[in-house]
Amino acid sequence: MILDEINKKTLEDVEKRKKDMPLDLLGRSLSANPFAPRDVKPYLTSTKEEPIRIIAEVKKASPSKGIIKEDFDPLLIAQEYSNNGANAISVLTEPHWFKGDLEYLTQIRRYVPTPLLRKDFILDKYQIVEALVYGADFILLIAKSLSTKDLKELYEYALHLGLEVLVEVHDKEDLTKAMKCGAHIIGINHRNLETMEMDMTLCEKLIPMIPNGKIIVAESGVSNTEIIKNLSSIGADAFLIGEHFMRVPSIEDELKKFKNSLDS
Ligand SMILES: O=P(O)(O)OC[C@@H](O)[C@@H](O)c1c[nH]c2ccccc12
Repeated sequence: MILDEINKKTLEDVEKRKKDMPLDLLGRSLSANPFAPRDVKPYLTSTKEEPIRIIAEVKKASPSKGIIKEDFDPLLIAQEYSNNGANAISVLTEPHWFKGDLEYLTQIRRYVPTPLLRKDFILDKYQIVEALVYGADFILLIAKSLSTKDLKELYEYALHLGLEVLVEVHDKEDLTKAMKCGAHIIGINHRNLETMEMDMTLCEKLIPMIPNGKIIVAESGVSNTEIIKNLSSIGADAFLIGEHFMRVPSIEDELKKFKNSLDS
């Protein structure tokens, strides 16, 4: 299964990086850390004035599609997102399947004011410290990849460092784990990361089970204003959109259209 494969490779890579740069050394660079994480909750919460919140993703490739964007300039893409109303930016940092890089986070953080998500397969505290050092404001934790105990531990560690967490779920069991760890920002991923299959009806099933007051992010396969309108009407606050923005001729036009989905 692909998720197991990615997780295994991710842990091997983390062990290598720990040898090159032990946690205490990595942590030491924090005292000079110019990147204080920002509270992303207000950016992602739907309001009357700004009901549709968009997390726009910087992603060169994916396991299901291969290379998505050939002429990939992460900073330019992030600037375009930021200039056209993205509420947060998701930066893929996984190098093998998604062709991401941790350095992209720092590059973008230097020049772009929008809050940043480190999008990776986070399984170890070391990666959370990296997220902070390289300039993320929040991280992704995938419920499917972690036991309830590990999810809670990593979640609390991130919060302790000042990073918010987007806890990603794909079924009821994942959601139970997310609730047990007290997650405040819940991502419902339409894509099953074990089979890569899409289920665009997942929000209809899962949102009614989520207590009020949580921030709900609809993830993957969001490609038109009809989907956004529909998911917004059933309670989604924010939309995590990658591939579609990577392929459109004008990010500016598309992002503006999506932000104004409820106007038409
Ligand atoms: O490109 P899409 O279909 O718009 O999807 C974006 C995002 O949801 C997707 O990249 C994603 C969701 N969860 C993940 C976990 C790991 C890697 C990637 C992801």
